Amino acid sequence: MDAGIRIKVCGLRTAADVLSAADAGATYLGFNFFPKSPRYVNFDEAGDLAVDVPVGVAKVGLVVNADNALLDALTDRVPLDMLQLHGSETPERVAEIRARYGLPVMKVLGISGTADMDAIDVYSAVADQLMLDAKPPKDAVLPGGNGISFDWSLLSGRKYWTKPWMLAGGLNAENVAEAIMRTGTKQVDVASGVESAPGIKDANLMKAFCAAARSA
Ligand SMILES: O=C(O)c1ccccc1NCC(=O)[C@H](O)[C@H](O)COP(=O)(O)O
Repeated sequence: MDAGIRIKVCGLRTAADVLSAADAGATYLGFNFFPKSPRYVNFDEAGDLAVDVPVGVAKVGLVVNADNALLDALTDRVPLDMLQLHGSETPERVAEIRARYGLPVMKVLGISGTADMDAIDVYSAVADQLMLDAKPPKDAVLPGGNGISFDWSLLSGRKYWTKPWMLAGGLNAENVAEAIMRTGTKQVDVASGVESAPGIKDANLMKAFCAAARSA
């Protein structure tokens, strides 16, 4: 039986955001530990938010090229269900993090053309899941959360991939159903597409996004 689309809302900063996202039907909630992000939360804030996450909804910790000192502190203080690696982590580093922390790891791959697709097989060997996100523009401050899409047709002729994957990049309530239909993805991720301003989640937009994703 098809379990339906799985939705990750990324960059939650308040208890109200957490409850709204969970009520809307998100299956993963992302907490962002990249200090330059408008969606950043510190470990104490994330630890408090984690308490409000309903059972059955996964708490995902997003880090960018994090070293062991940061990950030791993070995993000590925040009860995470998954780590999202959103930097330039090598396959060896992904494997090391997975073994050291005993948590499922989702590796993010930036996609802008066919040459980027080769990384999918390489990282499938070491990660539990992949996120295929738009590659950030060269002058971008943030490696993710930029509200830009990549060419979904790059995924249309894909061969069988061995690991679950999630589509990200510029998704919103208006385009998510089309994105699901065109790519065949079973999982979608959104950050800026459900915000009224950078880092400010909007309950109505989260509701509309989840409803549109489920309608596909
Ligand atoms: O969202 C951020 O601020 C961010 C900063 C640094 C690394 C990653 C970041 N976001 C990661 C995500 O999982 C986003 O949801 C994903 O890139 C899609 O973002 P958007 O295009 O805004 O929906």
